[in-house]
Amino acid sequence: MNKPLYLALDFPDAEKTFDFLKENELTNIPVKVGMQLFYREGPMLIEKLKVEGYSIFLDLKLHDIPNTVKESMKNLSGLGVELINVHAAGGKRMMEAAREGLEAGTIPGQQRPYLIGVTQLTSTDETMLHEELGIQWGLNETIIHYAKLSQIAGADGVVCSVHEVPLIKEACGSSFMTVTPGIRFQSDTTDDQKRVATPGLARKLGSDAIVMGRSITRAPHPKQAYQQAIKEWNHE
Ligand SMILES: O=c1ccn([C@@H]2O[C@H](COP(=O)(O)O)[C@@H](O)[C@H]2O)c(=O)[nH]1
Repeated sequence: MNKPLYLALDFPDAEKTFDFLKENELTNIPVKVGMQLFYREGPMLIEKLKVEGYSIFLDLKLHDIPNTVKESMKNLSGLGVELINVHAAGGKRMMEAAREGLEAGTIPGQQRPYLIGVTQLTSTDETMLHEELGIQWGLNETIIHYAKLSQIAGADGVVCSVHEVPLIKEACGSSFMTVTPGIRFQSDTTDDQKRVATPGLARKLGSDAIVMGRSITRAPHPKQAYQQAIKEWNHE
């Protein structure tokens, strides 16, 4: 089976989102709903996407005290999304609570959403890590630490950049999922992303899923860009 490419639906509202998907005939594909769209449209949008056959990565990156995360995950779990995430920086107990909430909220007979810990955002580089976040470890060391912590806490995988995938697989095992945003075509601008890679490199380095937004949604021909990404990711 092909590994998923989650198309990041970073649009202002549901109308613009569905217009884009329909105009470009992007049906029954994996999509990622993030804060921008979810905060505007809420759970109804998830229901609507599911009815239309999309599988969903709900990218809300929860980060709060354990009890709040647990109770929030109970509510989100019932939405029936495929993946959901938290910031690993929230700590072991918070991630354990996230998993407990997901298990408690899963509707009997439905698959529990996979829990994914965000190691370090792909917009973070080594300088920012040291100078702004005050973390003195190297970037790779920090990311491996957060990946191991996520695994110990019961997460099913992590968000990281493509470049850290081999290290995480070595540290956490090949079945621990790596979900990688920061994906760009060779000729693209990187925008606010710092740790970027092409879909082809993601495949070579063993990512389990990639996330792609602006390189497709802002392309002159989004459908062609999507097909090109799928080709590089799965078949090149
Ligand atoms: O570390 C992270 C975690 C999440 N994201 C999200 O992925 C997409 C990427 O969009 P592009 O337009 O392809 O840059 C976006 O929704 C982010 O919120 C990430 O980029 N990095």
